[in-house]
Amino acid sequence: MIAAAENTTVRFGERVALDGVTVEVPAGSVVAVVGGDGAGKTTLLRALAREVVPESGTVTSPEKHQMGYLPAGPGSWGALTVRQNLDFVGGAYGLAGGELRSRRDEMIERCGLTVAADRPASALSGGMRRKLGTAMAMIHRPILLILDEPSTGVDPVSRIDLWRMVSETAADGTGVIMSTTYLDEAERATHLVVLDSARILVQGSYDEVRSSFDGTITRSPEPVRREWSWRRGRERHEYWPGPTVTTDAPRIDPDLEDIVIAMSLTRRQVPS
Ligand SMILES: Nc1ncnc2c1ncn2[C@@H]1O[C@H](COP(=O)(O)OP(=O)(O)OP(=O)(O)O)[C@@H](O)[C@H]1O
Repeated sequence: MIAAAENTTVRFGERVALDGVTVEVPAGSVVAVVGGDGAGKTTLLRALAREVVPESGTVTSPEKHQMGYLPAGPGSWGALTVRQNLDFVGGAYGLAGGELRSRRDEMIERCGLTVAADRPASALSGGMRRKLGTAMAMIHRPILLILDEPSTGVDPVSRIDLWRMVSETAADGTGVIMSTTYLDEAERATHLVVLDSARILVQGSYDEVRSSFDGTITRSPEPVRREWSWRRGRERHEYWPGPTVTTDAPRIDPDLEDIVIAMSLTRRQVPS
């Protein structure tokens, strides 16, 4: 195991940001953390990066120089160019000379920033800046890579490049944990962690998450019980937790987005 949080609770004053969360990051895997605003995703990643001290529980992660961390903020220095940002971080991790230059150029190419290599980071689009931050976090080949929303604002085509970078890094043996707001992207991860209001709603492979889900989801323009429904495209999907389904609307095979919303609704209607 490269990193783990065991029964970890983090509190900011009165607010519990993580409540008894247990997550493991094995070598060679990509763990995707999903959940709504304020669910605790950033706090979990910061705990693994040892940027916050838990109130209780155990966090195990490698030494700082063996970790790469893209934080929730910009993740790069606005006044430095793409090349200078990578040189600076690579240098701080002990890369130098030809090794630093070739690794820096490789990262620029892999994240599709060749045309922007001499632009200051402050002049990049939001998506380009996330890609630069991701490249900076992995330049020194860390054994644990922690990425806080690397793909937010990245266009759909570049997201594929970014995902390739991340999965190739995992294939080389790095343990990767990343948060994402794109559930279609999270479906590709080795392991999914769904957070809701500081707690784990469900975790496992996408297949495990799907098979642990019971109940029925239907689709129609007008749901029977609006409070159990959500918009998907032009229709609404509606969740039926029990055996009774009082509609003739067609049933659907739920994807991760449906499962996460249905489980969050259940938790809000039936507080544990
Ligand atoms: N430094 C802090 N001080 C006080 N409260 C905090 C701090 N950091 C996080 N919180 C609170 O802890 C909870 C979890 O926040 P966190 O940033 O981990 O959620 P998140 O899932 O990453 O959300 P988002 O996607 O909106 O960034 C929130 O209620 C947040 O307001």
